[in-house]
Amino acid sequence: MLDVRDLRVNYQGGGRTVPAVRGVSFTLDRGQTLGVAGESGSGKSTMALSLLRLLPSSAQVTGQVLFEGEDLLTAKWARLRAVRWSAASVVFQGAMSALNPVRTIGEQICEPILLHDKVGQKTARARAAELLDSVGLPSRRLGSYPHEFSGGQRQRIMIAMALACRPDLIIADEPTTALDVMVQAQVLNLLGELVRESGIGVIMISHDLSVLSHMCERLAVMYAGQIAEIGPSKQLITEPRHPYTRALGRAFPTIGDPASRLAPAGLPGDPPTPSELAKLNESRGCAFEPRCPEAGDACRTETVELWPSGPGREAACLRVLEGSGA
Ligand SMILES: Nc1ncnc2c1ncn2[C@@H]1O[C@H](COP(=O)(O)OP(=O)(O)OP(=O)(O)O)[C@@H](O)[C@H]1O
Repeated sequence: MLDVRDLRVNYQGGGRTVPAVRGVSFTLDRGQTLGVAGESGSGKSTMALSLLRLLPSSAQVTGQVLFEGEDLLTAKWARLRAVRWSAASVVFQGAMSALNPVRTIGEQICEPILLHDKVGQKTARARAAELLDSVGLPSRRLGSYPHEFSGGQRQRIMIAMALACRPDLIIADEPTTALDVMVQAQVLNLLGELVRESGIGVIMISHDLSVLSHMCERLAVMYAGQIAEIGPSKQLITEPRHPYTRALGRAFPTIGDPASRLAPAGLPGDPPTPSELAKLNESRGCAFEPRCPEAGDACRTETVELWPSGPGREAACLRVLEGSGA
């Protein structure tokens, strides 16, 4: 369904260029769930939002995003608008800012249905009531405004909106970050159920590896705008091949402290700053080398790519390549 090839995103501004995504490729089949993990600033949101060209105009996107064979990066705006909502939709982080505060949620859920499914008000309203019910909220609340709901309820409404036009793909960017732990679990279980029932493909971004491994069959770990490792979630958690995935797996989040959510245990230093990212684009060697406990001389000079590291999995690490005997 989705074939992303050599995706690159540069933010331009203030006389400098920040390469936030530096050559990402992956595929996603219908009904598959892919989790994207990585520390803050690794390029997860930029990568995900670029798929539907939802980034600000300061972002320059290159590569190919083939959705059912059609490149969304070069598609006409009218075509892209048709794809958004009806074929692929997004659940953003922070539902309060994504929902319009002065319109009822009924109006907001109906909008994409009216626009894309070309049905009348009555049918759209009935579908909106059904959707609200499917996310565990009573349909009589269609006339309420966003501020009349709790954070968890608003996130459920966002999920209902994303499902409104029965898309083939949902991109969920930290769908539960702002919520407390209990509500997070409820919303994630709900999303998991809906996805299993409908066979929708999902790309889910999170700081939280345990959430991703629970929700997603496959996992991509990003570092400095690239995929460091990708493969079946369970295997990446139990037998990580890339030293960065290993460090992430040892990270223990402090509940309620978002900053601690992905502080990789035992790693010196910090992920690259925006200006360091720009330098990385011009240098050879592995981006993770300065922090890597296993790095050798070759890691500073050799070009690193994703190499097969087992059935259905790949890692961008020279050590893994050496270990495979290739
Ligand atoms: N609108 C923007 N303009 C300029 N630079 C940006 C913009 N948005 C993000 N960046 C930069 O791009 C890089 C990747 O950011 P991005 O938000 O995609 O990472 P992330 O992994 O999703 O982080 P987080 O988990 O904090 O959301 C960072 O260096 C960030 O500072």
